[in-house]
Amino acid sequence: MSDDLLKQHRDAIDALDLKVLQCLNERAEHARKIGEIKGGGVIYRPEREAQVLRRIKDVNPGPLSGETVARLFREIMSACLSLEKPLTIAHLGPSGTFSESASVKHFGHAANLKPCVSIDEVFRTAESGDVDYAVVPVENSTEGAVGRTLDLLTQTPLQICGEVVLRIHQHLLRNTPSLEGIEKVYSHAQSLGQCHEWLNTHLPDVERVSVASNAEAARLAAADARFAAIAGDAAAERFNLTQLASNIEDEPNNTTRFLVLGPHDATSSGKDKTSLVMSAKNQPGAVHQLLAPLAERGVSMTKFESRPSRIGLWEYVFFVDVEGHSTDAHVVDAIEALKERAAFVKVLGSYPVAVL
Ligand SMILES: C=C(O[C@@H]1C=C(C(=O)O)C=C[C@H]1O)C(=O)O
Repeated sequence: MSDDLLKQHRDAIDALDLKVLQCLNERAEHARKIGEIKGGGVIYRPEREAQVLRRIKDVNPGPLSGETVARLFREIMSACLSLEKPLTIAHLGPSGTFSESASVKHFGHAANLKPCVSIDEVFRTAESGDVDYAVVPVENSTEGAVGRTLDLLTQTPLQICGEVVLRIHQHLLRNTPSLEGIEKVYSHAQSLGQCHEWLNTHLPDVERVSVASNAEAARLAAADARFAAIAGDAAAERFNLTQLASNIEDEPNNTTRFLVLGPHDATSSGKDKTSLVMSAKNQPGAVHQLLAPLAERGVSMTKFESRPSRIGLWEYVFFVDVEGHSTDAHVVDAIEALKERAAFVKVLGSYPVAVL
């Protein structure tokens, strides 16, 4: 390419950057005005954010991919919203956990993060109003449900207002670039479970020790060359560790789903889910009877999970996700019918299906 041609394209980029800059600030000005109209009411509108991202993906002509433009607009909205009011998000810490990555994926880099020591603490912090929203893991495609989150959901006054789906890549991390002489591998129990086969093949005789978080495992490995950790990119970067082996999760589509909790749920975005928890009366065929109203009204179930109720021995509560919003006529109808049949029903919230 000649120097002339290069200069022409760079001049074009310089001119476009000025336009992009002007558009960004005009957009931010509108967001600030919207903030004034909201007048201290609810600032964050998950349904509107989902609609903005879906539209950008739909109308995107390329060559940038839909995923890429959605990620960029995620950050633009995050910056615009912070002019209305910066948000604070509680998540399972310390910094470097997948919960932190999920929080940033959903709220963008302009949000302030508040790492908490346990899932209980995340709920407590959000319930006390110390933060605006919370992000908690709820299920992993390899390891299944996160029981503590489900238990706390049944009692909390918080509502689910969003979901985040995060691909989970696990790495073997150490502060020295060799696989020799590892005495212990630290990680969170869920992550050890996700890499079970890899560990059996590559480090069969090394003791596996579960700790409170992957970030804690990385911290221990950073402090002592006898130890390795299994954790993700964020923890590797934060503790400056070498990746001795990358993407060691047994299941290639290893994915964790997180819920966003807050003082309100979301209004309808046009493509939503509703989460419910209920218990069946203790009699034969009760679960079948309980779920029949959904099928009869054409409400699709996207998740069904049972969990001991913790009240009576061998009694269970059921976590059910359905397609649609709790204000959609057929969902309203189905919930009414469920309330007649179930011993207990709680609507945990309606929220947009994850876009990113
Ligand atoms: C600007 C608004 O406030 C926030 C920022 C948004 C944006 O930048 O597009 C969208 C929804 C809200 O979370 C709005 O409600 O429209």
